[in-house]
Amino acid sequence: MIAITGTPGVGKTSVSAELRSRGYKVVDMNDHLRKHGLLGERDEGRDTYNVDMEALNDSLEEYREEEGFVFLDSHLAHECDCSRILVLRCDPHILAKRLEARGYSPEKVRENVQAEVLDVILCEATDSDIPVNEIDCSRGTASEVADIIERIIKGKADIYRPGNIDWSGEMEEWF
Ligand SMILES: Nc1ncnc2c1ncn2[C@@H]1O[C@H](COP(=O)(O)OP(=O)(O)O)[C@@H](O)[C@H]1O
Repeated sequence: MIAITGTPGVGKTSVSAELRSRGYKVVDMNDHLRKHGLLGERDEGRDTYNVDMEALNDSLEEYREEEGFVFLDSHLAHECDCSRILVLRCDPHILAKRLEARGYSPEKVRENVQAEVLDVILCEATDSDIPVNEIDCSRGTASEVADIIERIIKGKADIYRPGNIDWSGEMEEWF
């Protein structure tokens, strides 16, 4: 299983839809959590739910036995036992516009953009010993991001090693 993770708004859902259209199995984590009765109380800040990770990992066993690649779409995905973690990134200004368009309050936009500037999810993902790749989704289309993901799963992962994306220059604007 391969995790597709990243700050809300970076493009996980869009690239997951593109991967599905190419015939890949992509598990929508919220649907999976609902189906298995694993949705805990809502975490407004991260626009997600608190989840019992042990129970979640057990419930994902069915996908680990599947042939071929199975992707997990969610910013929780990097906390699941995966074989690879793909962290999608987005330029803070572009991310802010996307989250505003989604109707997030200014505080929630700022909170999520700050997490992106601080590499929060990348740091969480690289905490484990699971291979991590980082993809800048700021300007490419979802199809171009899916092309990159296909290159990574076909063995060209080195080009997208973590650490090449740095938004620290935006620190002043968002903190
Ligand atoms: N590669 C992209 N290029 C332009 N806009 C994008 C791209 N990926 C996503 N978007 C737009 O950004 C917003 C957030 O994308 P979404 O896939 O829902 O992000 P996430 O699932 O990470 O929260 C949506 O309005 C979507 O249309």
